[in-house]
Amino acid sequence: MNQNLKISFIGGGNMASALIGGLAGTVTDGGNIHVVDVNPDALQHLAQQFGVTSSATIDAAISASDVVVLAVKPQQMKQVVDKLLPYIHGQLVLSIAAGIQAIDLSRWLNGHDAIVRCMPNTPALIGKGITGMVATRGVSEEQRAMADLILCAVGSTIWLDDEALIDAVTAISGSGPAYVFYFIEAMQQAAQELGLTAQQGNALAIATFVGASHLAAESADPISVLRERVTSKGGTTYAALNSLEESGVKASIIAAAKAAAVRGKELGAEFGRD
Ligand SMILES: NC(=O)C1=CN([C@@H]2O[C@H](COP(=O)(O)OP(=O)(O)OC[C@H]3O[C@@H](n4cnc5c(N)ncnc54)[C@H](O)[C@@H]3O)[C@@H](O)[C@H]2O)C=CC1
Ligand SMILES: O=C(O)[C@@H]1CCC=N1
Repeated sequence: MNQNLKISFIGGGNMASALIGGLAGTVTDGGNIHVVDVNPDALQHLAQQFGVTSSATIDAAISASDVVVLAVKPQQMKQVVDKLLPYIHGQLVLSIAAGIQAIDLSRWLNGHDAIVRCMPNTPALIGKGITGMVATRGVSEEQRAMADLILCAVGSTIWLDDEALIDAVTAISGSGPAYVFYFIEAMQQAAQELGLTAQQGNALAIATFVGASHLAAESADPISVLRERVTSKGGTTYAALNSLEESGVKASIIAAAKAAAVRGKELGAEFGRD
């Protein structure tokens, strides 16, 4: 644990809470984490659970931080960063917001160029997140290592060279947990329509996802080979996969991910201007 690493969060909602849960007491002491949020309930919860300090408005605690994490919605980013400006000198600014580009954050911060953009995901809550990250030119090696340390506290990281690919990461792993939950919900509904109880359907659907995901992660074989091993010719899986193909499910999933990437770009254009 780096006893001295001081981290501020602007926004203490879902993702910030997940990150703070991984950081407090492991990467740094909870007392070294400061959270700014307009919602007093969010602050109270974080203070009680992790011992963070907090304030309802951006204040001098930000100046004393090594890292400032921007964890508000893209829609709020401009007004938040405007208020942040007087408190930013050399700190690393780490944004987790979808869409908002580093060039816009830098412009709002008078040319500040120590910015890391990242896209985490909600499995971070249980230490199993994955985060895509990209650094601007002004990020020092030490700051890059700090950013990696912060996101590694809640899972694994992938560094990108091209910021434009953050929209692709958002489409696959940032939004991805929702696609998985959607599929699990469909499996639960199918289980009930086939006569199983809700509890039985829940257990079967989730264990199947967990088991298949672990198998996919641990196997040296391509995913297509794992799929083929389940699929006996003329058998039950064959019937199911034929139905999925006929309904265009794979094409729909690809289209859905592309829609998320497009929305990321739109958010950047809509809320990143001036
Ligand atoms: N939820 C997710 O799965 C992921 C979210 N993100 C990004 O993380 C960011 C935050 O998302 P969530 O945590 O899901 O949202 P959230 O709504 O749970 O948290 C946002 C927090 O910001 C606070 N806030 C609003 N205006 C503020 C202001 N002016 N000053 C200080 N605090 C303010 C709100 O009270 C709220 O607690 C977004 O930009 C999103 O794109 C990134 C990856 C995954
Ligand atoms: O839906 C969103 O905009 C955010 C970004 C990735 C996951 N949630």
